[in-house]
Amino acid sequence: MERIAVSAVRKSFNLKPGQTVTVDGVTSSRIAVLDGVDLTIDSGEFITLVGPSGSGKSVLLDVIAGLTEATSGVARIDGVEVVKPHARTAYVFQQYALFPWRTALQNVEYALEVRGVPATERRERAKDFLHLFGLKGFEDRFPSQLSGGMQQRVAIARALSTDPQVLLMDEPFAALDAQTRDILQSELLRIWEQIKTTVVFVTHSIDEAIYLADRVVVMTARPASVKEIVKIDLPRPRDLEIRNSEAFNAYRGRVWESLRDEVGKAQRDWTLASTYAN
Ligand SMILES: Nc1ncnc2c1ncn2[C@@H]1O[C@H](COP(=O)(O)OP(=O)(O)OP(=O)(O)O)[C@@H](O)[C@H]1O
Repeated sequence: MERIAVSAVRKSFNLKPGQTVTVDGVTSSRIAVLDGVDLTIDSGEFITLVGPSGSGKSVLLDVIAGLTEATSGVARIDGVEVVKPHARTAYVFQQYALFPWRTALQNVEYALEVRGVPATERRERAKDFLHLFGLKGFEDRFPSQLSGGMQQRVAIARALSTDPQVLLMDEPFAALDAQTRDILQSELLRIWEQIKTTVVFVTHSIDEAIYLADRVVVMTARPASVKEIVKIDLPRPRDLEIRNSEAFNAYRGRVWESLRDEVGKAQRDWTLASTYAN
C-alpha cells in the first residue's frame, strides 16, 4: 500500500537582500533547491536518501513533514496532501533536540503529553520505549548526563513512542563515533523489524544507506531530482557482517557510481560560488 507520494515537487527560496546566485549564466535572487521530485514509498518501507551536500535532502524531508511548503507539486500521505505537520509523522534530527531540563523519561513522555495521552499510560509507554533502546536504569538522567549515542536513542524512542506511520530521520547518526553508529544502525533495524513503520532516512554514508534500506534513492546535485533508485535485495534481518559480502560490495559500487557525477557537479558549484564570493 502506498503511504507517501511526492509528485513533481519543486522548491525554491528567496535569498537574503543583496545575495544572488548564478546558474548557467543567469543571475537570480532565488535559489532553486528541488526540481521536480517524484517518489512513491510503500507502507512499511525503509528508504534511504543519498545525494551531494546541499542538494536538498533536508528540504525534501521538510516538505514531507509539512514543515515547509513546496513551491509547486505536492506531497501526500495516505492520499492526503501534506499542508502542515501530521500527528502521525515523527522527525529525528542530527542534533538530538532533547529538552535539557527534562530527564530521558520526561523527554519521551513529552511527545505523548502533547498528544493528550493520560499520565499513567504515557509514563508506562515512555518506559517501554526507553527499555527497548537499552536505556533501562537511565530514565532519570538528564541529557547532559548521557552520551551522544544515548541521547540519540532517547530521541528515537521519543519519536517511536507516538506510533508514527512515517518516521523521517535526517542524518540521525552523523554526529556519532563509528562504533556507536554501527550499534545504533543495528538497533534501529531490530526495532523497525518489529514495528515496520515507514522510514525515510537521509545519510551521507553509502554503507549506512545500503545496510538499512529496502531502496536507496540517489538525488542529483542541486536543484535536486531523483537520479536513480537502487533496490537492495539483501536478506533480512541483517547484521553488520553483511557489509563484507560480495553482494553488499556490488551495491556499494553501484550507488557510488550513481552518486559520483553528482558530487562532482556539486563541487564545481561550490568552487564557482566561492570564486564569486572572492
Ligand atoms: N530557508 C532557506 N532559505 C534559503 N535557502 C535555503 C533554506 N533552506 C535550505 N536552503 C538551501 O537549500 C539547499 C539545500 O539544503 P538542504 O539542507 O536540504 O541540503 P542537504 O542535501 O540536506 O545538505 P547536507 O547533506 O549538507 O545536509 C542549500 O543550498 C541551502 O542553503
